[in-house]
Amino acid sequence: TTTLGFIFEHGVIIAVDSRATMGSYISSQTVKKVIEINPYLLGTMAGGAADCQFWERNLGLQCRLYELANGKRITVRAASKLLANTMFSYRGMGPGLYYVDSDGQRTQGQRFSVGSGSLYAYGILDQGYKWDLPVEDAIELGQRAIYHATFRDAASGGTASVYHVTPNGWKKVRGDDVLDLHSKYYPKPELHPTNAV
Ligand SMILES: C#CCCCC(=O)N[C@@H](Cc1ccccc1)C(=O)N[C@@H](CC(C)C)B(O)O
Repeated sequence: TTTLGFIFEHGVIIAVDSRATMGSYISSQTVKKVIEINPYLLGTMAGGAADCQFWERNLGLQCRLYELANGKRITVRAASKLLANTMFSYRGMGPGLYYVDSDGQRTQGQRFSVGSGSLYAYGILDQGYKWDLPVEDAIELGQRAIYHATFRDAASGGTASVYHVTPNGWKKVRGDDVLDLHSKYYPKPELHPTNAV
């Protein structure tokens, strides 16, 4: 898996691939690794498929209960704390932009990438990131980072999906098969001078 998120002047970009593997077997190319918790909250998934899906759906339930109990939407910070508390309670067993790990460690940050392909995604993300990127360029950066990770990491692939989150909520802005992106992003083999005609 390769997932990423970064915060910039015009909001937050979230991008993921859609491949599930069992060893070298590709068990799915159509996994939704972004969970749409509510119109303003997204979570991404990497690691055990069942655990990710179960605990992020559980988080969605907790967020809905918060809204019913308090009559207002939960903040990203508070939602991340709910997930961190859940993870922490199992510690030692698995815009705000927060990274929550399976020990209940919670980190607020500007850019994260998680999953087996994250090292490749960081290469593109760190090289291309600027706080004041125009929205189109930021979307392109998210898509390109996922594409390159799916090219190098056998456990990432399928569809590269990109979401843009603003104070008015999230919007899915890209969903392309990474094979189509290959012809867009993979450097064209330069004609070697000796065989250029
Ligand atoms: C479909 C199906 C079966 C999925 C099995 C399954 O959880 N695969 C895992 C890899 C893994 C993890 C721990 C134990 C074994 C196998 C997987 O593909 N994780 C991807 C994200 C999830 C949300 C799809 B990614 O992190 O690579």
